[in-house]
Order: sequence, then structure tokens, then C-alpha cells
Amino acid sequence: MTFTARLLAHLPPLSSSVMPTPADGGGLQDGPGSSVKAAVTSLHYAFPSVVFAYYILSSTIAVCTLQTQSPAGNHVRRRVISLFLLFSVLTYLAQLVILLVQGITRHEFPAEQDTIISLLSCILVFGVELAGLSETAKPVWYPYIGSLGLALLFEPAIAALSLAARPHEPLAYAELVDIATVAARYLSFVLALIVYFEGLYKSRQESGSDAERQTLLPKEDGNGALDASAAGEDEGQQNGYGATSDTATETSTNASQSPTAENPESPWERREREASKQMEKRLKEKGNWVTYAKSFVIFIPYVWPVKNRQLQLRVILVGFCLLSMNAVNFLIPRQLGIVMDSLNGLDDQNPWTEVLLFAGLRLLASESGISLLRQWLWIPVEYYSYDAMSTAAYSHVLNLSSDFHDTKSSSDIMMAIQSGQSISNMLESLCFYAIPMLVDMSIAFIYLSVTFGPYEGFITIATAVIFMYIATRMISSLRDARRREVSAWFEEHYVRQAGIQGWATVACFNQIGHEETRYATAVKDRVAKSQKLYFGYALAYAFQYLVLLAGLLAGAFLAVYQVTHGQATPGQFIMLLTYWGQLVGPLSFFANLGKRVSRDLIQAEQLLEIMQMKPTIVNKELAPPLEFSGGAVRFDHVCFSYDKKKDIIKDISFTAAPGETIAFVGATGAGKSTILKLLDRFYDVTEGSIQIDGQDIRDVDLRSLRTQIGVVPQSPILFDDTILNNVRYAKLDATDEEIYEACKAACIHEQVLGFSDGYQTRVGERGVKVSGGELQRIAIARAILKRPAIVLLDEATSAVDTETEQRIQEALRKLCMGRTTFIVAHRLSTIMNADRIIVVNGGEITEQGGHEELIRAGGKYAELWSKQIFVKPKDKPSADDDKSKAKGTKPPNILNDLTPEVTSSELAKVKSAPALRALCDSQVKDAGNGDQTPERDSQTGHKKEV
Ligand SMILES: Nc1ncnc2c1ncn2[C@@H]1O[C@H](COP(=O)(O)OP(=O)(O)OP(=O)(O)O)[C@@H](O)[C@H]1O
Repeated sequence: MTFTARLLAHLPPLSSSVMPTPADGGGLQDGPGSSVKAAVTSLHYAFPSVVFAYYILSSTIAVCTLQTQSPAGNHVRRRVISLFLLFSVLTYLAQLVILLVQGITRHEFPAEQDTIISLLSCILVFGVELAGLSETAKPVWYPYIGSLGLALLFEPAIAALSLAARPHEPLAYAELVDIATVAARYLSFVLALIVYFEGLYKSRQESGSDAERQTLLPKEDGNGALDASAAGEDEGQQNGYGATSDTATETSTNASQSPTAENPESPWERREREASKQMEKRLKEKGNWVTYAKSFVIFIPYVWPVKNRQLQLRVILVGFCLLSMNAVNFLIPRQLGIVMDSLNGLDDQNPWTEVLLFAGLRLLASESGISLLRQWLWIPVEYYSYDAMSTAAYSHVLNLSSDFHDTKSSSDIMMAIQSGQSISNMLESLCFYAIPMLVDMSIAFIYLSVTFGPYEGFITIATAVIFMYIATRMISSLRDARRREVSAWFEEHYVRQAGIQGWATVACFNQIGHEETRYATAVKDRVAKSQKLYFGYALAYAFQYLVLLAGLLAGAFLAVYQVTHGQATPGQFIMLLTYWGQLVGPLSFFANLGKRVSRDLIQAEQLLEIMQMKPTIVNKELAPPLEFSGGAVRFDHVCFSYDKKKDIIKDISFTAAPGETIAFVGATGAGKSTILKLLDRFYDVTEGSIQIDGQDIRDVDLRSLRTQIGVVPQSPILFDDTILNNVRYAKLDATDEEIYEACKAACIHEQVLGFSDGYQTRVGERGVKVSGGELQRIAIARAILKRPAIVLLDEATSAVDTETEQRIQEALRKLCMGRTTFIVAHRLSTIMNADRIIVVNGGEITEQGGHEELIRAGGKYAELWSKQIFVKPKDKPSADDDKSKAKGTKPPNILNDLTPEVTSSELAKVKSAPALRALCDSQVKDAGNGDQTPERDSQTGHKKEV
């Protein structure tokens, strides 16, 4: 019998089962040895399958429970065990070569197909383990050790049964070599286990702990930095036994890439790094991926329409659509084969009917078939998810307190809200793509194995495994290039944005040329990095498709062989090619799945972090509304700190009677604005209490409290809307007339009418299109419209000229009439009429009383007042003046450089002007408490301080 004839005899006929039968020449002959042979065959198939299943399962458990190995002695052990594994892979290869050579020399089929498949599968399985081991710096050992243990059980059983099944003849030379190879492999397994257990024993002796049970995550030192030793020396390996190398490395990269002076971090990188760090921290806290994944349970009501039966039904129907797609994907290549065979006259089917059936299947699989139905069913569910998630996230963020909004940048918050989409993306990737594709691939694998025999099945699975391995390796090797490209993209974006946003500064400093060059450099840098990255991708794809092509060629050769020998039909060959075509998409998808899910997870983490935050300013349960009766305010030994470390307000106590006006003055940063924020409950006091009409503000309903309070903040923020709508924001149902009245009271009405669009003028982003003074007056109008019971004015008139200020003062007087008012002002002339002035210094009250009283007291307030009334002259010329003199140039004329002589002459001018003399005298009189003339500096002869 020729070699080809023997091979043919050993190949199963089409439509045979994976397990060989006596009929297919698979080696199961009738007779006494047949049951032993059947056992050997079963063991040949079972051995690699069991080892692979164990390896995958135990690795998954190790990943999910975040285990990794301690570094002690691990490095050497890993190398040695890898060498033993490599040796065993080589022995399988050697056995295969021996069999093939033997077959070729004898011109007969070398062995039973189960032997060949078993050897090939063992090379694949132990090759995968070897690759895993050599890539993981700190592996969890039990997937490897368990595999070796299983090999120790299977190998002797297979060897013994094979020997028992062979005819009672002397062993041939090739058989002896074969036995020696098996024995050498067995020895290498035993030695690998000895090395492992010896290392384990040593490390336990040294550390006294179970080295296998360590966390996957790198340790953090006291400062929160990753411990370098725990992080491992091998780049990209510090996550130990990662979920997929992608997930782990993708996560770790961002965390480990710390910014440097030369390579500063972009906002994107910072966000990613912080989210990865947060994810690692949470993983560490939760202990394993399963518990970690449970944190995302809070999103279920947003992705699953809990209260909407109709949408739930749609989701179920989408599931049916997916199953139908699986069926159609399976049937199309098969039907194509049938069409081919019917055209060839190989069966008695009517080609017209078969083609019609084929066309029907293609229609179902096309965008106008099941896919359209699925979209119709799914789109409402998808938008439900977007709707529910974004509104919930937005509402949650708006309800969080000041401490949150002070610490997070608005762009970070907005990005986090948008990341809600990533949760649905992740679920879609897994449910709509990963699971159906897995089903498709499994069906293809089983069907091909059944149709063309186990060789074809093996080729399919081996190609898939090698493709995935190469694809994930290439993706991770391009990770740094991608990071650099994204950074360059952000840099380009930043330079462009900075130039456009800061155009006025650019033009003013004549730096247009500089900005052009900066942008051109950024673009060039980005383009260079993009080109490098995309060429890298192109190479990676080329390589992956070469692997696929090699697999396809092997599969096609086998099929062609079977077709030419009448074991398969041309139709089945076409079917094989079509299935291969269908495998490419799913394989590429799976290769990218780890990266995609990890990216979505990191983004979802940002939202999760926010959603898990609780507002710190909350209503007590069943808190009653504030019962307002006049507006008596009492600060009772109030202390406050923003960060719980540094006290900003220190034991402040005062009372404000209903309708009283209290002004706070003091140096910048003294804590004046903070006092107002405490009253409006933007923060809660850390000690003491604040009461309004005898009710602690923490015990009343927050909304009712804020309804009674009107604020004009230091830097009012207007929305990018019309002036009318901005003022109306205080009272959404206010009529236009009410708004005009409020604007008149705030002295802005006439000015608004002068704008080209009047009240319909848009104020621009954050009110950039109106002047500082206009903006403040719009804010005052807004407060006037609210008609609050308590008024808080924080530097409300700091940006207006003196004349307008006097008019606003009138407006404010109207606003504050009969209302308890708190004013913070640096310009003391605006608060000199306050009922009480409180001087705050370093978070404490140092003085309080009326204007006159405080001036008389001659303390801090009197000092501030005198500084504002008179320009204090400079005593000595500065060094710069001397330099200017030496150069013969004129010293710059700025306010603080007035010399004593100039100051005197300026004051004299003011005094000599009849119209201004009275005003000046009255100011001097006021400042000097009416009966004192300002003291004169003995040296300069100018007014010193009051
Ligand atoms: N949100 C915040 N988080 C942390 N610290 C803050 C916060 N807001 C203010 N501070 C700090 O609290 C201190 C008091 O600030 P506050 O704004 O009350 O001062 P101020 O007297 O109103 O100053 P100014 O007159 O300049 O407005 C300052 O040292 C400031 O840096």
C-alpha cells in the first residue's frame, strides 16, 4: 500500500465524528486489543484537552482572585521551569518528526491520527503555557504545576496502554527512540516539579507565609507611590498574572508612566492615570475581580430598563435575533456548498431552489435582515440607557456639595458624565459581539472538525490561538507608540486652543510668529508619531493576516486532498473557505477585546468614583423648612476648616439683629467670604453653630434656607444666554416688567437698553461680552429680583467706577432695606454706613463696632481706612529710580512712585480747588474723627496715618 493510500485510509470520511471509528481506519480493530486501543485513543484526545481546560480555568481563577507570586527566588525558578517546559515541547515535536520520518521511509501513514493530533495539541498547549510563563514575571504557579501534575498522570497511562496494545513483537529502533523521548519528557516534568516544590519550601521557610497568596497589585509605599521592587523589574509585567496581558498592561501603563519635567502630563494622561490608580486601589480593596465588578451593580438600573416591561421584552427579542444570526452564519457557508454541489450535479438538489435559499439566508444576514430588526429592537433600549445614565449622573453631580466641586475640575466632571456611555459600550461589546462570535467560532470549529475530520479542527483552533497570541502581543508592543501619539495629539490641541483662546495676549505681546512656530512644531510632531503608529498597526495586521493565511492554506490543502480523493465535495471545500472568511472578523475582535474592555472599564471607573460620592451637605431626615421671622442671625463659636487640617475660621461668635447690616473687612484670605459661605450652607461648620431666627441651619431644609438668602458673589457667573434670561434665573416665573424693575434698581437698565439687542443681548461664555461693572450689576439685579430675606454681598461693587458705585449703593440700600445684610468689602467707603463692622484677621474677629467707633479705637480698621483715604508716599527713592537717574531716563510714572513732594503738591492742588476743598476737608475730618488733623510724618511732612 502506498503512503498516500495509507494516509487516505487513515483519514476519516466526511461527516465522520471527531473520534475515529473502526470504519474510518482510525485504528480501532476488532479483537482483543481493540478496547485497549480505544482507551489509548480516548486518552490521546483527553490529555491535551484536560490540560488546556485546567490551565485556562485555573488561570482565570487566579486572575479573578488577583493572585500573584512573591518575588523571592522566583526569577531563577521561573527560568528553570520554563526550560523544562521548552524541553517537553521539543520532545513532542521530536516524536512527531520521528513518526513522519518513519512514515515517509516506510511509505505508509506514520501513525494513528489520534497520536498525531495528540502530539500537535500537546505542542500547542504546552507552547501556550511556555509563552505564558516566560512573559509573566511573577506567575501564579498552580496553573502550570497542575498541568505538569496532569501530564504525570496521563503520560504513563498512555505509554503503558500503547505498549499493551501493540503486537507482541520485539521493539523496533524507532519505537525505542520514541520510548526514550517519552521517558526524558517524563523526567523533565518530574524535575520541574521538584524545582518548584523545593523553591516553595525555601520561600516558606524564609517568609513563613504562603507565597502563592499575594495580591496581584503592586504594593504602595507610605506616600502612595508604587513600590519598585513589588512592581517588578520586567517592564509591563508588574501586574503579575494579568487578566489579559492587555488589560493588565493597559491599566498599569498609565499608572506607571509618571510625568517628568521634559515629558509633562497632558490632562488626558492625568485623567487616565488617576482612573487607573483608582481602579487598582478599588481592586485591592475588593480583593478580586468578581467583588470589584459588583461595584458596578449601581449602574444596572441605568442599563437595564428595570421599570419598563416593553423595553425588557425588546432586550429578550434582541437575544433571539442574536441566536438567529448565529444560525444564519452557520447555514450560509453550508448552503453555498450545497449550491456548488447541486451545480456540479453531485447531489439531486435543484440548484435554483438552493440558490434561492442561499439568497434568502444572505438577505437575513444582511443589514436589511435580522440586523435591521435587531437595531429596531435595540435602539430604544440603547437610548434609554443613555437617557437614564446621563440624567442620573448629571443630577448626582449637581447635588454633590461644594467640597466636591472645589476639588474636581469641570472638564473632569464632564468627561466622567460622558463616560456613562462606556458602560453600555462594554456590555454591548460583550453581549452583542463577544458571545455571538464565540458561538459562531465554536460552531465553525465543530462543524469543520465533523466535516473534514479532527486535523481540520486542529488547524482551525491552532490558527485561532496563534493569531490571538500574536495580535495581543503586537497590540501591547504598540502601546507606548499609541500613548505618545495621543499625547502629541493633545499637545497639538492644547497649543491650538491656547493660541486661539489667548489671542488677545498673543497679539498684544506680538507673539503671533512664536505661536505659529509652536503650532507647526506640535503638528509635525503629531504627524510623525501618527505615521509611526499607523505603520506599526499596518505591520501588525499584515503579520496577523499572514498567520491566518498560513492556517487557511493548511486547511485548504487538507480539504483539497480530501476532495481530490473523493472524501469531500467541492461544495464542502467552498464551505470551508467561507467559514474561514467568517473567522477573521471574530478573531480580530477578540484580539482587541481586552484592550477595549479595559479602556471602557477605566472610563466607567471615573463615573463610578463620582456616583459613589455622597453629598456632605444634606438635609437631616424630615428636616422642617426654615421658619423665617425677621432674620436674626447668630454665629455661635463657629470653627471651620476646608481640609480638616488648617483652621480657616476660629471660634467666631457674633449676632445680627433682624434688618441689621454687618460688614466684614480684613486682609485678603482672612476668611470673610468663607463666613458668608457657611451662612449659605455651602459648607457645614466643623464646630459651633449658625442659627437663623433661633434655628440651627443644619436642622432645617436646605432648599428653604437658600430660598431666604440672596447672594451677590465676588465673581458672579452668568450663563451664555440673554441678559433677560440671566436676570430671570433668580425667579423663573418673573415677568419682563419685574426684571426691568430689578435692573433699574441695580442701575443697569439704561445701559442694557443701549446695547444693540437690548435685553436680548447674549452675555457670552461666563459673561465675557459685558464689562466687569455690568456683570456685577446684572448679578445685583438678579439678587434684587429674588427679594431674599437675608442678603449676602461679597465684594458686590468692586468692579465699578465711583460714580456708578454711588448709584449702586442706592440700589443696594433699597435691596437691603429691612433685610439682614452681610457685606464683604475691601473698599471701605462702601461699608462705612453699616450698622456694625467686623474686622476679621486670620479667621478671628479682632475688632467690631461702628465706623466712627473703630476709627476712634485706632486699630486695624483705622489703619485700613487711612490707607484708603490717602496715598501713602514713598519714603526713599528705589534702586530702580537711581538706575534710571544714572541712565538719564525718566523713572516710570506709576501710582506708588509718587514722591512725597509730588504727593504734597497734589494734595495742595486738591485743597486749593474751591469745589473740591469742602469734600477733601470733610474726608480729612471724617478720617480724623472730625476733630483731629492728620498727623504729619516728622521727616516727610506728609500725612502719615489717622
Ligand atoms: N474651597 C476652598 N478650599 C480650600 N481652601 C480654601 C477654599 N476657599 C478658600 N480657601 C482658603 O481659605 C482662606 C480664606 O479664604 P476666603 O475666600 O474666605 O478669604 P477672604 O477673606 O474672603 O479673601 P478675599 O478678600 O481675597 O476674598 C484662604 O486662605 C483660602 O486660600
